[in-house]
Amino acid sequence: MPIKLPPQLRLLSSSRFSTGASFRSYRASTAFCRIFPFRLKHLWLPPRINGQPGVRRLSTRSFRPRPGASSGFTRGSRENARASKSLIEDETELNDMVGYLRTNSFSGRLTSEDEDDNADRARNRARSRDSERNRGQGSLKKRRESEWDDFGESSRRKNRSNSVNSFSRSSRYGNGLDGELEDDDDDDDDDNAEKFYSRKKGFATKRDNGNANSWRGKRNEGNLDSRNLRKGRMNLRREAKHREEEEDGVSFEEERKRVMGGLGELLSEESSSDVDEGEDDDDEVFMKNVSSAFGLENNNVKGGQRSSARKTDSYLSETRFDQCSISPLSLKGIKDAGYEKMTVVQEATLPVILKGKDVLAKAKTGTGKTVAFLLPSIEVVAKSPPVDRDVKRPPILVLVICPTRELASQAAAEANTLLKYHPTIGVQVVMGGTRLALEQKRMQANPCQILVATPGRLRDHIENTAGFATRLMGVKVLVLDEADHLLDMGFRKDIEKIIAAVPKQRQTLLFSATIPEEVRQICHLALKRDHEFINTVQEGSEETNTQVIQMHLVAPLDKHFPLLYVLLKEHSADNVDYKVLVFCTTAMVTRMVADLLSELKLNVREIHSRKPQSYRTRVSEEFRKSKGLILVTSDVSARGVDYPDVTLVVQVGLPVDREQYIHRLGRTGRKGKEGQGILLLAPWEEFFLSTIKDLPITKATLPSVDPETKKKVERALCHVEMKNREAAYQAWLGYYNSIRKVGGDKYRLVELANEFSRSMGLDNPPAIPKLILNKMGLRNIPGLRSK
Ligand SMILES: Nc1ncnc2c1ncn2[C@@H]1O[C@H](COP(=O)(O)OP(=O)(O)OP(=O)(O)O)[C@@H](O)[C@H]1O
Repeated sequence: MPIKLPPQLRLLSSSRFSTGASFRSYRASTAFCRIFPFRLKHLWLPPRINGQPGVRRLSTRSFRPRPGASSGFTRGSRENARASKSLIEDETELNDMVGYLRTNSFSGRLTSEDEDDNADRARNRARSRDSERNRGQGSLKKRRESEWDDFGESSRRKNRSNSVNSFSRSSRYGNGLDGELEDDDDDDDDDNAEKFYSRKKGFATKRDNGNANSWRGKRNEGNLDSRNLRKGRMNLRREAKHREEEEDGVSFEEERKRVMGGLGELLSEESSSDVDEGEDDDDEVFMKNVSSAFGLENNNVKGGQRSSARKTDSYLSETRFDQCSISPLSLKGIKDAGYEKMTVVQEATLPVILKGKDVLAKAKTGTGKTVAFLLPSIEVVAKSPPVDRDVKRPPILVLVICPTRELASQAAAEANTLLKYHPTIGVQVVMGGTRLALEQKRMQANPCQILVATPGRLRDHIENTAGFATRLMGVKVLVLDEADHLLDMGFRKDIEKIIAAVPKQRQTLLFSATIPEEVRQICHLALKRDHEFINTVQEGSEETNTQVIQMHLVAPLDKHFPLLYVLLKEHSADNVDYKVLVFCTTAMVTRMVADLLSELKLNVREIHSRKPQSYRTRVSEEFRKSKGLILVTSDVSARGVDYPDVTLVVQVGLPVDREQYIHRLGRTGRKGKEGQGILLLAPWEEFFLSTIKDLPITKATLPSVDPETKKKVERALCHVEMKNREAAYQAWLGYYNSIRKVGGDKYRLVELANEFSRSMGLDNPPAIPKLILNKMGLRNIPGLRSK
């Protein structure tokens, strides 16, 4: 019988918490042709890796080359441009900030005096915000009304980043600017806008049909070892890249460091905007019930879901959990969760972690990293001597840090599942979007040994919660989930602070699906020298799941909305159980696209950081359990979120960076299931492809959009609220302004922005406040209208 969760529990309910009855039988797409009929007309897809389980069915008739269609796919050379990154965030404020950043943080370093000053101001603001929250005043409204305050808050990030500019990736996740960063605590992954730039001018793409053809030929050589082929391709690419770097006399990474050093954190803003008033009671109930409810829900669903979805088992190892030295109580919990064999990453990491070693682990998306770090952590708690009930400040033994609220909730839910038979071990979550005072009360009333937290909120507690620092001195295991993101500039200061607050003598576990070289170089910040790096992604194989088909479509901006509509219509028509994520560049663009698709009568929901936490939780839970739904989202859903059975991920416009592309794509194809990914770019965005050229992404020819459909979309655009289109325009401008390769030429940027405006049906681009234009460094650029 389905178990009905109270609303406050739904945040934590993941796929497995849904009841079997709530799932219609999932018939995984049997072939690509069922998913995209248009590809029959326009596409040719090569059979994917020969012999890969679960992908053979893709080489059906729909993948046979159509005469004359071959030019639609090029996998060969892509442009020379190099990309790099930076970040952005909060949408409304962000737009402006970018300009400010440009003029201030790029060109000059703030002095340490500036830094301290700003940091102090920010701290004071944070404190007064908290006290406002405690008094129950509406901080959301306040924040919206006080742009300058927000800007100051963001500058805290900027200053922080300036102080640690030696880390090249820092600037990637500029949480804060794009209005997306509203996960109030700086913690959010939200709309991190990365900047791509290249020292080389121009985005010319040398399409090399010869290469494409030879690649196809290789793919079709069924007898050849596909892994060797992949390796060969990768080596060639690597060599080519090195050659490019040598020619320039400066490496891509160095260039990125030079340009981006400093920008990073500033974009990560601590906002208090979406603390939901009136959620307190819900939260209380939530914490009381969390342990039992999760276990039960999970139990009910797992089996049904596992048996009904078509998937490959390649992510599973042959090792069973009971072959490892795990406590009987944990084994019972694992069994109830429906887990029998370990996933590959669990098999690889568990024995090492159980020995007490520090581990940096990399494994593909959707392959069970959460259990991989939670299970051995629980074992540490289970082996620790019990603490007297009357100890005033019982130690926190395991501290798990996650970059977003959704992820923190999800990890806590998974922990509760595993802890079903450990009645004496408790888990709690602290994260932005709920009241600090409420969490303080809860932690006092119900001390736990395992704490899951978002970084900003944890830091708040370290600084403002009496006795909390003492409790942290008990930490034996520190986990950084999405470690590369957490060690990035946007979170760096918080993480440093947190690391300083836990004992040196501890075990540290860093997990992610992407671990760029820069993170390898700075992981000593958290890890012991003798840590083990466990990489379950084989050398020479791509970082994405092989059973996910990846394509990119390149079309002028004015075609994007009609194309998106056609893609979604066709996909939903062909898949009864379709479940689609559409990623957009910023929160405001997300809102506008969601409005448009709703006008077009598609079954759509939206989620982004401009929405209050209660709404985000509700929509997230609905999407988790639904079939036949499209979720238009900003990067709040990019990392870690475990929505089951997503059939298609569409990314519209530039992803923040290569890693973000991989994580977004990773929302489909989880647990070995099949999936599709489409990246929709404008011709001038094609330079991004060079950053993912080692991934098996192919170019697709455009599906045709008939005149009637085009008109329909245009009419629907007219019905999208003017203010939402205006906000999207401004956000779009802010986002791309921050991408050096685009924003480096302001005149061109404005031309492109106005093209985007026209694509929304606004021939006359919306006017932007002078102040914001100034901040963006766009004053007096022809084509812009100011007010
Ligand atoms: N041993 C197992 N057997 C079967 N399913 C498992 C096992 N371990 C974990 N899972 C399930 O696999 C799914 C994906 O796990 P998880 O979210 O931890 O992936 P991940 O590797 O962290 O992905 P991402 O990189 O996107 O964060 C979850 O639904 C989880 O419950």
